[in-house]
Amino acid sequence: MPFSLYFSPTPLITAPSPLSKPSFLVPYYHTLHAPKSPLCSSMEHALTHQGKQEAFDLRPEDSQTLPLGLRRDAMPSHVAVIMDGNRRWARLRDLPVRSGYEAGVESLRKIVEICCKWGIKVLSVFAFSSDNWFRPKVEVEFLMSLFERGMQEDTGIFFRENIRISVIGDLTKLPKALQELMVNLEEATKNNTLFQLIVAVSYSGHYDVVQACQRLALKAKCGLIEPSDINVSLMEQELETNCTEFPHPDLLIRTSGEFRISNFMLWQLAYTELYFAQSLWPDFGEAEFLKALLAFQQRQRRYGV
Ligand SMILES: CC(C)=CCC/C(C)=C/CC/C(C)=C/COP(=O)(O)OP(=O)(O)O
Repeated sequence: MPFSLYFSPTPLITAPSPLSKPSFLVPYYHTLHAPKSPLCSSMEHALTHQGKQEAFDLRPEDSQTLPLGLRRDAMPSHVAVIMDGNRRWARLRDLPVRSGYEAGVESLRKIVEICCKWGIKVLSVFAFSSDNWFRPKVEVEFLMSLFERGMQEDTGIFFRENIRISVIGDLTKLPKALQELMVNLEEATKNNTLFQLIVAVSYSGHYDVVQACQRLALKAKCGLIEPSDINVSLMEQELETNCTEFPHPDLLIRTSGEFRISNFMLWQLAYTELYFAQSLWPDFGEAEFLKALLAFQQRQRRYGV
């Protein structure tokens, strides 16, 4: 499997916190968010010295060639995905639930590889919702371990393929080691430019809008803005998707035949084209993705005009 790459990030803390909030907000900011952990610069060092293993199969000629019928000039910049149906996939095969999630990770890897080949700039995936905390403890723990493993195993790929990783959501609820791994990975890959993978963990659209409002209220309280200054642009600066140049998904795909958006990126999806696939997420491969993109390219986007 080309993506398999083991990397054990032993944190060697050498740089100051990458927390980039204005200093005037720091006392308040810490009441809203866990402090970001320091950048592990040893990670960057280790990554630049492990270039021998195979990355995924991304050849220069692939990035020039698109499947028949798919137009480069109409490619969505940002695709969002609700990766639904992992447990059903496992149950249908009499497998334990964890096998469904593991198969889901493989599917995600394939889709990331395709995005890089076909020139999609950003992929956002709903990996764990705020409501998923209410799932059985053993399942939640398994998912946390899967995030940890996935991020560690693929760290080298992200570097070699110039992939930026961003994580959005209420990370304060995650195990400390996972928080640190995520923040370090975000920091270490922040200058990568080919493609950005946004992983939504402990995330919901409600959470995102509420945390943005809290930040704006804080700024108003500090006298930095007037309540009447608040507009769409100021809101968007505070949403967690401020981590990307393309905050509004052009296309949302939900797998498994459900027709809901389930509290994912509520603000950001305002003008997004929706596509619902019957396949369960672990079965969603290149052919299905192509179908979704071709359907997207048939749509006329009017933005209410
Ligand atoms: C490293 C990384 C980002 C990993 C992502 C792993 C992954 C595929 C997570 C999906 C989690 C999830 C709660 C999916 C919803 O479908 P469900 O499993 O609840 O399916 P069901 O609708 O059949 O119950």
